[in-house]
Amino acid sequence: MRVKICGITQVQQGQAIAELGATALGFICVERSPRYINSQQIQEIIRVIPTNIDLIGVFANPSLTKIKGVLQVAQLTAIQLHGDETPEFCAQVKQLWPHLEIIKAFRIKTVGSLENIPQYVEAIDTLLLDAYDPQQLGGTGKTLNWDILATFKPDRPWFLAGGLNPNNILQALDNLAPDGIDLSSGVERSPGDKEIGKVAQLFTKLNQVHSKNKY
Ligand SMILES: O=C(O)c1ccccc1NCC(=O)[C@H](O)[C@H](O)COP(=O)(O)O
Repeated sequence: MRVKICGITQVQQGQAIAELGATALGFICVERSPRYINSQQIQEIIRVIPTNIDLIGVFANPSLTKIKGVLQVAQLTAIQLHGDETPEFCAQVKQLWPHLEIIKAFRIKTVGSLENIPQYVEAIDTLLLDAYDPQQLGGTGKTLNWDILATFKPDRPWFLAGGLNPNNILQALDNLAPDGIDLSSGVERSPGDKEIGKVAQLFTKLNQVHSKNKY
């Protein structure tokens, strides 16, 4: 299972989190987020990360020029679109950067929030399901209603996000079988400052599932 730790802002924390077992690191390219870092800062972190780790730039309603500017400096392997991007916009991004993984995030409020997803699957590689918040786009620490996802079987691999932490991760994986999990505020001291002890606790929990052959 893929494990993405999002909102990395510091070189040493990125390195430590990759060593603990994260398969993907996320970098917030959304300027109004407290976890925002610029493309030079992202590249400083990427420089010391092993090449088998996925490096995901998180954008919300970006222009193509904005994405291009970041990609010119930071060697990302994936683009996460976390705003209200249309399927057509996602397809444009995929066409321009076919070698990158395109992840489309959906903020799930009700079962109706899942209805739009089929329109996107042709244009993207991976889905990410996050909690809805009226004020913030992501990194909210809110858990989405997992019952809504009980019968969710999309045509693309998917990440479960939203309020996951070392205390609730096993319950989440008992209820659902995502292809990956994504955590941010559940493993940090304050926005953008990851708590390595909490990340270690997360992997201890995940290894318990692994030893029962469930992950
Ligand atoms: O994390 C942010 O600050 C953020 C800001 C704007 C758009 C997206 C953002 N985060 C996206 C993520 O992928 C987070 O990991 C995801 O929302 C889960 O966060 P959390 O509930 O804190 O685990």
